[in-house]
Amino acid sequence: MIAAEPREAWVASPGGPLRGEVHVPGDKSVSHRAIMLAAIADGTSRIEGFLEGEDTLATARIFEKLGVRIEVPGASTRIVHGVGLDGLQAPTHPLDCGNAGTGMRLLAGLLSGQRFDSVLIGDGSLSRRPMRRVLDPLARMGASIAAHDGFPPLKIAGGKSLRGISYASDIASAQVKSAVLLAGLHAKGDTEVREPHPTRDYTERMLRAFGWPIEFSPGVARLSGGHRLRATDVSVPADFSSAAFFLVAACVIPGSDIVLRRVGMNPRRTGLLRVLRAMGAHVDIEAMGEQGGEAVADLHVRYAPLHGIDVPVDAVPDMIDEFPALFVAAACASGTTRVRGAAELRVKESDRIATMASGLRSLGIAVEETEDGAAIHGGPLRGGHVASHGDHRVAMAFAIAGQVCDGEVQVCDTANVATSFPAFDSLARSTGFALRES
Ligand SMILES: O=C(O)C1=C[C@@H](OP(=O)(O)O)[C@@H](O)[C@H](O)C1
Ligand SMILES: C=C(OP(=O)(O)O)C(=O)O
Repeated sequence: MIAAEPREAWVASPGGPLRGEVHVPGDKSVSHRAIMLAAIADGTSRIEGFLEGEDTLATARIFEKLGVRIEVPGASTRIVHGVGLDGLQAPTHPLDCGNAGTGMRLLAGLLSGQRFDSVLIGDGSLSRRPMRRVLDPLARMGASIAAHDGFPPLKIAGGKSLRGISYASDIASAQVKSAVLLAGLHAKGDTEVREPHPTRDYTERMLRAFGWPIEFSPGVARLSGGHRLRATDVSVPADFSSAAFFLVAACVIPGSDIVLRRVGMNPRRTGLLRVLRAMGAHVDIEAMGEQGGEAVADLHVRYAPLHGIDVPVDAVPDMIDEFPALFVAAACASGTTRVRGAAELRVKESDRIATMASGLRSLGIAVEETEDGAAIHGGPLRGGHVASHGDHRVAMAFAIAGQVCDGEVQVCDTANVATSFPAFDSLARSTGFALRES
């Protein structure tokens, strides 16, 4: 395993233009799910392109604690010796999900139908994230999970017989949908999830790849209990959400011209591309293809002046992790960019509306916050200090802002970048960012 380098603070200074080819690491959502399904499948699965980030390493460690043997033949590769649907062993200690909302919420579903008790814990940030959204539907299925006022730790009582439900979620959340579907594997009868807006469908697609019968279309998924998962090999595409930082950086740093190679293009992930193009970005989608059942493409990005827009509300779930980067694009655009319908940003690793608004204000940008979004008035950026509040995506977004400021930007509290993108800073430097540790 690759240990995360401690990176506590950065100094970003005027840099670029960005040039060359960029290969970003594997998709975080797909990596979590690949470990989980391979662990409870019959047989041995090989995962290529696994994200060596702290979030997904935490998930892999949890399955080791549940008795699953996972070999690491090389970086980004895992060989998972599945134990079958009922083969997990009772853990002797609490299971630490680290910083990962995805890990904790999906595991809540997966573990609620086991015969043993388990406890899910997380770091300070994860301990402040709301879990009622998964606890409520899981309780309706017969699960017994205790939490403090809806927050972690989650104490899951084993030995419950779950029953399938038809659940209409009022939040567009792939984590909620996936928790219910994963509980549905151990439930009697049919489990159905309906969403107010379609979200990423990796759980559904991967269940099918592992041989579990499932019906799904955008916004609805249905399966029944009583089947088994068959081991299969998984090739994880590059993470669009990691590519997004280079995408935005090349759009806003004059003279930039880069190619992002073989990026995952699942349409439930690429809302930012749609929005940046509407803002005037110059992005060509080249060599569209497929990797491990997912669409992938090369993104050729050239600098172009951007203008503000009203971000369509229906694009929000398709770019939910890209708002920190979008806020920086909006700061660099002429005019005003308005974001609405994005209240979910307030319950991520940080309150991303508040952290981005206050960071941009300290760089001289006018931002008005609303409950579910913001109006960002583009303008010249000046150097200054920003706090990422331990949020990986906020830290990377301000590394971009620093490239186009008139002075240095100090970004504090950057260690959490290792949760999703461990080598971000060295890759960024190799394409032309001016970014150093402080
Ligand atoms: O299912 C997933 O892998 C994820 C779903 C999204 O969260 P929500 O389900 O809370 O929208 C996203 O923000 C997160 O980074 C990954
Ligand atoms: C919100 C995120 O992840 P998670 O919910 O898994 O912590 C993210 O990576 O931006």
